[in-house]
Amino acid sequence: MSPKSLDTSHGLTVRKDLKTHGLVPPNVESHEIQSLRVLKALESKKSPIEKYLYLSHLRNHHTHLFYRLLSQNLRNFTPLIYTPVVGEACQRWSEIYQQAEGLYISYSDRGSIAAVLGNWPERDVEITVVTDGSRILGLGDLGINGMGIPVGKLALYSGCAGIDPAKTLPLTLDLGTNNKALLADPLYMGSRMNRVSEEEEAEFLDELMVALTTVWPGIVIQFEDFKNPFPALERYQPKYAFFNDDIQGTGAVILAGVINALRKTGIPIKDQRAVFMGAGSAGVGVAKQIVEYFIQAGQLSEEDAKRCFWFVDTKGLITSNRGDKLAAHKVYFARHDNESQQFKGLGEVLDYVKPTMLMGLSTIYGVFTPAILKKMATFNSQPIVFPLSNPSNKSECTLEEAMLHTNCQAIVASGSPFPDYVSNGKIYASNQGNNMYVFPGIGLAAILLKVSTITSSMIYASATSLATSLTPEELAEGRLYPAIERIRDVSVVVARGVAREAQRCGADATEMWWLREVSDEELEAWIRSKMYDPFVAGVGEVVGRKSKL
Ligand SMILES: NC(=O)c1ccc[n+]([C@@H]2O[C@H](COP(=O)([O-])OP(=O)(O)OC[C@H]3O[C@@H](n4cnc5c(N)ncnc54)[C@H](O)[C@@H]3O)[C@@H](O)[C@H]2O)c1
Ligand SMILES: O=C(O)C[C@H](O)C(=O)O
Ligand SMILES: [Mg+2]
Repeated sequence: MSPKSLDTSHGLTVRKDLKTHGLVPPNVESHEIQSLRVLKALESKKSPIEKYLYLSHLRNHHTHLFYRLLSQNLRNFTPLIYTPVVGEACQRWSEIYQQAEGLYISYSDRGSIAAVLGNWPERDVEITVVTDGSRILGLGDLGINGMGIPVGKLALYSGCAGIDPAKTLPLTLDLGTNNKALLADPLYMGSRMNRVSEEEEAEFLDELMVALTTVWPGIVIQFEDFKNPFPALERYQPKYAFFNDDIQGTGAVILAGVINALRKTGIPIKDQRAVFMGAGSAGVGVAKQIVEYFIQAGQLSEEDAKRCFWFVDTKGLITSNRGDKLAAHKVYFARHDNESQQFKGLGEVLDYVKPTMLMGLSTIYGVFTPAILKKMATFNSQPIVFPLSNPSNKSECTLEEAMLHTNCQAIVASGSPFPDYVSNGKIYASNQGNNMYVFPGIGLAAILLKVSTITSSMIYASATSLATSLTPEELAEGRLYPAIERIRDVSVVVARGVAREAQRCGADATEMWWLREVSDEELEAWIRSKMYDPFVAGVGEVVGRKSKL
């Protein structure tokens, strides 16, 4: 018997139908009573990982109840089901494993990937999040332990944008791992081999993409936490409803925060100077979105927009003649103008550039030292400082440190959540620039409009839509992002913006041409009507609709 049919909210009719009468304790329970029990149980768990496991169990066994509670407790639940706790869950995935979740496909499955996909019990899949576990948050190669990421991101899709949980597929590719500790760990549940080569992985991914779209035509595919995600984005973006969240989602969500931060400082776009610590998928993705904004909103040429950026990686300032062979994705932003000065440290780069904004996507905890933060405060009355590495213990600095060392002048957004900072009775709101503000809306629009591709202009539209989604009160409080409690509404705004751009550029399905004619309000209402609502799904069960679970 499926545990899902043992829900205590089922009325007598449903219990008789499902032959669970007598198997479930007699009382038919309201959502409130069920919630009370869950919240009490959650409180009794001592460690974050115990809370994570309890919530995972709840999601798998009482799906609607989990999503009802998530929607009512977003601020408290998201750190438990996503960053930072998901980071620890991934590091310990093989040790804490309790139940099957998601689908694993191994390198040895090549040639028959479609057959493995066929084992997935749900027939109708609309969206998948895929990882190869090679760069999980800022935690490095975690092999198949990375499954926590697709599971967590898809829970956010359902919780934040009403994607039916039954139509989501968390997918982890078991292509080996170069993590020696995992290879030596008897509990590690992935293939005990080194990672396959880039060429072998590329061939495997080609088969995967064909298999996914053959088994579920039109499926939306999000790649997540790949060590080098650029080649796959280039290869699959034009052909499939595909996007990479670390490059594109991050780019969009941080651009939205930057738009609102620039509104606060009032410094014109042409005078912006941005230093990026970390030149990986996220750093380059963010800078490219901001370049687009500088071109469109600041009327800069691409060359002038690009010149507003300086990147620092492990070898120092990225310049075109540094002497090492730059990875392809770094070439675009390599500086040409200061080739004689090969700065090594972040401090030297700051002294030279005197930036208006400092972005951290380096995975290095504490690299925004008090001295670095103080420098930012001497260059600017309102320095923009975004420590974005995840989880919290990889963040370049905390909100508290940023405020403490800039005399509370910094405008801050972080990747993982930090508590609000209070000084002299004044509250400085914590801004979490997390991708969950955009990817659920992008996915929702892509599913509903059955898009053929997800264009870069659709990603850009998600950023500008998010930037405009703040209420006047939120703007007055100095926030860069909307309150997380409103995330379902925000996802609708983002989805509408993405949908409008899909319609403009012709990526939407032609048979829904009438949607192009409706007003924005009507489009939003239509989007809303298509969203999974755990309260409606739950009520259906209580009043006697046979549970499809
Ligand atoms: N919205 C968000 O909050 C968000 C979204 C995506 C990624 N991230 C975070 O951003 C971080 C980076 O992700 P990524 O995909 O770009 O990873 P990546 O591995 O592609 O890039 C990391 C970059 O940091 C650089 N780096 C590493 N050590 C350094 C050092 N000591 N000094 C200077 N540079 C150093 C590397 O050279 C590389 O360029 C991760 O922690 C990830 O969790 C946050
Ligand atoms: O913002 C997120 O969702 C996390 C991000 O994708 C990351 O890799 O850190
Ligand atoms: Mg990621």
